[in-house]
Amino acid sequence: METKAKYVPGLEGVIAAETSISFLDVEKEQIIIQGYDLIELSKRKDYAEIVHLLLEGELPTAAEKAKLEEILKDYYDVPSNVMDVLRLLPEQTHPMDGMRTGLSVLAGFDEAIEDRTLTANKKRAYQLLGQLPTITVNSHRIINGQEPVYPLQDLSYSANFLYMITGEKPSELEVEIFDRLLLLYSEHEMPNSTFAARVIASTNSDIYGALTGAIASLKGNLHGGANEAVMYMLNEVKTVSEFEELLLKKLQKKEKIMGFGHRVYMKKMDPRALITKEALRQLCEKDGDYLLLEMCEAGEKVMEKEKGLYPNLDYYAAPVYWKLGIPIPLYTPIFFSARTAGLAAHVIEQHENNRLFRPRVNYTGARHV
Ligand SMILES: CC(=O)SCCNC(=O)CCNC(=O)[C@H](O)C(C)(C)COP(=O)(O)OP(=O)(O)OC[C@H]1O[C@@H](n2cnc3c(N)ncnc32)[C@H](O)[C@@H]1OP(=O)(O)O
Ligand SMILES: O=C([O-])CC(=O)C(=O)O
Repeated sequence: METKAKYVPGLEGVIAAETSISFLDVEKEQIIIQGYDLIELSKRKDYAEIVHLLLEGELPTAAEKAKLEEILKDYYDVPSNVMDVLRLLPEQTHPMDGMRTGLSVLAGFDEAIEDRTLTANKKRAYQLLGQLPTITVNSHRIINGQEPVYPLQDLSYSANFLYMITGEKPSELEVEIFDRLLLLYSEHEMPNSTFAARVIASTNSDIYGALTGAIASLKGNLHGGANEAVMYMLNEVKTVSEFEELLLKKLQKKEKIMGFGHRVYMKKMDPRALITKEALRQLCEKDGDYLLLEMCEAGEKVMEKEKGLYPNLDYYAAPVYWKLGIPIPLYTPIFFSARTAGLAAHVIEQHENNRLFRPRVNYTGARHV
């Protein structure tokens, strides 16, 4: 009789890779990105600098940062075929599916697609980062019958992204907050989507396929899809007490409350959520309307008392997006766009030091032979 190896459902705590990209140090409450704490970085650096850190392994000098911003702008153009394909999708298509389709189309335009060298992979990573805001925004617009929008070269990366979403030139505070969200979403060790991307890359498949798989993973509401679900839940009610009642009712029905809990930070608040909560406060101060903050804070108390659970990044990110005037179906696509920096770094690392992922199973079926 064969002895069965220990099976851990959901691979909780299982080490799936060795990486120098990032690590969640739960005890020290630090999200280590290439040696730096993401939360500290969020206070003094911007998204472009984190992109450089993730893909080049170090923070950029001022000149390197300026060059990176130029490179991203040089890659803004998206083949018109991508827009043509998006036009074929039925109107009920979720933008995450539009984006998955759009990104996958790009593979066909890469004339060196079989080149897995570091230089070729990095070039693709920057190209995808340049193109993704346009694909993200238009996956929502085109499917909704609107004309596509294109980037404005005279704005910064984040300002342009937000401008394309809302159609209005954003204020300095709005850009700063949106950029901080991109930074916080940029990388997070080994979530399901990163694992999915690395598994795909480990067959020597290309970055387009790996990232397309990661979009599918990120769409689910146990992962990236939670930010949209949080906003729909907040919009179900109009007052703080109605929100408290809604949460209690859901808990009674054994429903999961979106935006709470985390595989790694189960008994602590996600450190990123503290930053997004602060961003929400800043936006409330600006428009004088504190209702969403008060609702979310009341929800936090209910969940701590009833379940001992704490907010993850998506809980406060959702109302921040709302206050920035971003349509709800774009919340998860924006998460993916931001995460492209981290995902690309992981795909490159996998290609640079690859061994095929191929685990085994404990068979529980019948045996007739
Ligand atoms: C940026 C991100 O992607 S962060 C994740 C975003 N996802 C969400 O917010 C979805 C809601 N949260 C969840 O579903 C979970 O907390 C996850 C998926 C994030 C983590 O899941 P796991 O580590 O597998 O924990 P699991 O689902 O087994 O939960 C453990 C216990 O806590 C409970 N629990 C966990 N999260 C929640 C929640 N949000 N609401 C209510 N109960 C919860 C479970 O019901 C379970 O209770 P039980 O032992 O009595 O059955
Ligand atoms: O780490 C995870 O499992 C999910 C998460 O918070 C992220 O991807 O940012």
